[in-house]
Formats: sequence, C-alpha cells, structure tokens
Amino acid sequence: MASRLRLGQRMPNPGPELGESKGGEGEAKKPEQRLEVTDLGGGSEVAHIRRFMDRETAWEMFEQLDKGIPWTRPTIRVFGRSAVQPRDTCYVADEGLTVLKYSGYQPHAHSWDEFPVLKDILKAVHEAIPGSYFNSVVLNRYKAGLDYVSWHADDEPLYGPTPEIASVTFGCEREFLLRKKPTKSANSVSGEAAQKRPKISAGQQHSFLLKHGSLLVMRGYTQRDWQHAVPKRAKAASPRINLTFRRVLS
Ligand SMILES: O=C(O)CCC(=O)C(=O)O
Ligand SMILES: [Fe+2]
Repeated sequence: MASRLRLGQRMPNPGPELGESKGGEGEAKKPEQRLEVTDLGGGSEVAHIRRFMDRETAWEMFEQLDKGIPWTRPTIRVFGRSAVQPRDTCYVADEGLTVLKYSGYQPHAHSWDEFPVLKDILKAVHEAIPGSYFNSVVLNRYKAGLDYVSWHADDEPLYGPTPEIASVTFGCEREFLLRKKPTKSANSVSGEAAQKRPKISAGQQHSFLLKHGSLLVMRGYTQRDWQHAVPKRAKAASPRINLTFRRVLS
C-alpha cells in the first residue's frame, strides 16, 4: 500500500509530489492538498483529498467536460433486465488495451487526444498520488439528484486483484457510500444460524461527501471486499461530473 498515513495526518514533506504550488509567478494556483486515509481493514483503504483542485480551476474543468464530452446514456442489463443507465457516461482509454465491458455494455474507447482537459486532470492526479499510473477513465454525469450509481465494485478482471482507482468530482457534492461485501462464510452457513447472522455488521459502512474539486482514491482490496454507490438525493438539484481513473493491465 502506498501510504501509511492515518486519518487527518498531513503528508510529510509536502512538495512537488503533492502538486503544491510554490506560488511562483505564472504558476497554476493549487491548494494545499491534505490527504486523509481511512483504513477499511483487511488490506483495503480509501484516501481522500478534499481540496485537490482550487474551486475556480475545477469550475473551468466542469464547463469543458459538461460541454465537450460526447455523453451518452446507454441501455445496460441489470439482473437479466434491460434498463437505461441512470446517468450519462463516456469512456477514454489508451489505444490497444483490453476492452471494458460491464452490465452487458461495451463502451467505445475514445482517445485522450480528443479531450486535452482530461490529459491535464490525469497529469494532476499522477502528481498527487506518487507511484500511480492510470491509462483509462470512466466519466459519469449525474444531471441532478435522481441520477445515481447503484451498489457495485469495479472488480472486472482487466484491472487485476488490487486496482487503484482515483475518483475526481466536479460540481454538485454527493454522498459516496462504501459497504462491506457479504463474506463467503456468512453465505455458506445454512439454516437458523444463517438467518440470525447479519450479513453486514455495524462499522462496515462508510460515507464520504465528495465535494467539487475533490479526489478520492480506493486501493488495496477495496474492489474485492467492498461495494460502493452514489445514491439518489432528491435535494441535489445541479449536475455533478465524476471521473474514475483506472489502470487496465496488459
Ligand atoms: O460517481 C462516483 O463517484 C462513482 C462512480 C463509479 O463508481 C464508477 O463509475 O464506477
Ligand atoms: Fe465504481
């Protein structure tokens, strides 16, 4: 695991690796990037940088993505039924990678060259997470609070057993939930014992408020052992754009 920092701790020697500005003339304004790490246990963890980007830069990027991305709302298959995905999406990846397929849907892989803004964000993400390497990004646009992503894990084999996934948020803040997957042993117990045993015990859920310009990183066994979701929120009245950077293994 890349970081051993605990919740609320400051990264040591904040400097270029953290993307912190030296304040020189002509340099892009960058806020101090404070990293908060939540240990989920069992080799899973989440790192959160609430102010990954300053608000103004993040709004400029929001506008470019909102207008410039060829958003689609595909029909997917969930539990054997066809349904329109409850959010807009797009996919960008290096050429020649294994194709991504989820819920019976295979998104077209656009090229990074079509969207210079995505290259800028990718560079900032690489700088903020030392040792990271991402070659694809799934983009989601939630038009308002009725758009959502249901419980899932990004555990497709093309990402390997311990993928690092970096999630950048623009626009309306929304809640991001994590819950522990039911364990095999809990499932395999039959009869009365199984009924009495709760599948998800207290303390095995976490909630993060993902704000405009924030970065959240899931790493270790988070995709194998946990699920995540962005639930509907009737009060969320404005759009949110989220980018999840991933590394497709070759
Ligand atoms: O919008 C988010 O914060 C999460 C999106 C997500 O989980 C996904 O695209 O797999
Ligand atoms: Fe996901």
